[in-house]
Amino acid sequence: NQALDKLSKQNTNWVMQTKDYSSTHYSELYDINITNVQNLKPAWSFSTGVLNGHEGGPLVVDGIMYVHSPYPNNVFAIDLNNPDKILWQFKPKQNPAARAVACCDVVNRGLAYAPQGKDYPATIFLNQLDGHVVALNAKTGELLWKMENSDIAMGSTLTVAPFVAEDKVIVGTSGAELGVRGYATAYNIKDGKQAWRVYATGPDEDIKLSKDFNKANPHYGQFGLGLKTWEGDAWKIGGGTNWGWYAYDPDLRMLYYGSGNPAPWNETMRPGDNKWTMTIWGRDIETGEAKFGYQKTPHDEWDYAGVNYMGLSEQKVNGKMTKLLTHPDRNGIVYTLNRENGDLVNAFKIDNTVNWVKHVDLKTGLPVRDPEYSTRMDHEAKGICPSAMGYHNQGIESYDPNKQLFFMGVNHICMDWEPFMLPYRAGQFFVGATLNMYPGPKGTLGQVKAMNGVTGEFEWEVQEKFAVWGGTTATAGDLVFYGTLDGYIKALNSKTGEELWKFKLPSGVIGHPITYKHEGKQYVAIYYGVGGWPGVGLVFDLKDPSAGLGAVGAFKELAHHTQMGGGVMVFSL
Ligand SMILES: O=C(O)c1cc(C(=O)O)c2c(n1)C(=O)C(=O)c1cc(C(=O)O)[nH]c1-2
Repeated sequence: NQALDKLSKQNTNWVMQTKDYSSTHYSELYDINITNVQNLKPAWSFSTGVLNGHEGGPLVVDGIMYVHSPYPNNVFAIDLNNPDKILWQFKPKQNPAARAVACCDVVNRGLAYAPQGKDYPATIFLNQLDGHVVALNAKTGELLWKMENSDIAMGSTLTVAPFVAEDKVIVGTSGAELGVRGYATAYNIKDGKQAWRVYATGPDEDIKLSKDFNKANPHYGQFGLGLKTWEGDAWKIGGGTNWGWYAYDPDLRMLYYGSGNPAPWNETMRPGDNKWTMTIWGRDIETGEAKFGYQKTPHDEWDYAGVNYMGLSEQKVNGKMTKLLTHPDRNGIVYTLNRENGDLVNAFKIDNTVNWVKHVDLKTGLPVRDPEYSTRMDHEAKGICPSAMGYHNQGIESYDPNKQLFFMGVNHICMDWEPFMLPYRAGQFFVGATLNMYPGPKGTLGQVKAMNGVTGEFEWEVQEKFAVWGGTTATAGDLVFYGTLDGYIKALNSKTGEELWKFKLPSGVIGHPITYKHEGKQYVAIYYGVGGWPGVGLVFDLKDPSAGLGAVGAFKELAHHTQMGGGVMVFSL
């Protein structure tokens, strides 16, 4: 979508969750910078009236801020000339049964915006937890169309942010913890008609493999594997949902995203590689056809769902400028691929505490495992790093193209894991493992790290008490902004990692900061509202470390630092 691409490059606006198609989350604004950031003060704030985890960030388009909430997924358009004024609001009526089948809090990763086109007005897209995709007139809030994408009766919800590319809006699925067979769908912006749908498992026609699928890397696997790498019909309830982030290359016209974990978590119930769960996809935007697919964790044993951040950059590889995709995976490995053909350029550990894998063989693309940390029936595997939350979960990271550095919020959590057998029942949890999580060997639950995605070198690292769940935002003011679970927004010097500013928010953060300019002044905005998977430390039985799918063990301390809340806070000099 050329108009959106252009708008995303005007740094006065913030029009996509990922900031731009490359997902740089980097702003060229520098009025707020390392010399004055310590003077940043609250300018105004707005409560969404909803508790639960607030993921993603607001959008800013031409003087309007679009704010969303977790379930019930309220949307507000706020006039930046007078933030006292709500221009319109949309409060959907939803089936509350959706709440019971969401795995990890009733989160929503944000709105998408499409500028006015030939046959549609400027549009805001919202994914509702109950599985509906909604298009709203951006000026008036009027409902333009509504489609059912996911069926909550089958345990499928929607938490992913919609993503606008060309004349389509891309939507994923959630529910691999309930045996949902994952797919991504493209709808036409103008009327919501389905343009294509692609699955992660099953027959090649459903997965939509192009004729030259993985031609450059046949060893990744080619045809027939969505059936052959499963026993019997297990692929039908085999997971592979996508609820993370998309990226798009308008020159190659290719869409990138990751499919998630196979279902159930208990690996003994699904022998085989379980293709194409845990896969980085490069697909044609017009047809949805896959040009390449690289499976990072064949036959996953730890819930290392690979849907996270896809950061596109152009950097030199062996002296040649190359179009790259960098993906910090849940499994603790950072993968950098050539995004034209899927070639593996590098794969390295986030740090040397990652122990399920010794290294990734760059020739075969396969992880070389350490059997000590494998999981199996009648055995409690201990000290597995990362935990099922991954060293990197749902945060959007940032990339400073001048420094050629990615800034990553990291979880540093390990776990014990014991599988158990269970039957599949449609619409019910289908996990089959008892987990207990705790801080990793470095002693804290989180870090922020500056990383070169090509060389695998880390420039600096800072420790955080809790996981850095929401990701980072970088600016040309040599700053990296991020929020913490215990409720701070912080600014670091992106050259050194030195902390320059922080402010304590009403509740913890699991979303990402944004920055924009209005009437000549630069602002930074962020959602507060702790929740998501780590937020279980606030709502479950804190005496049972395996509650919240094992997360309570790691996050029981959180309740001593913050409580639930929900809203946006805006800062300026
Ligand atoms: O497999 C899935 O379909 C699915 C969905 C979601 C979700 O929709 O939020 C999460 C996960 N898995 C998951 O594995 C996970 O770690 C997770 C964390 C969060 C969160 O918002 O904090 N959601 C999800």
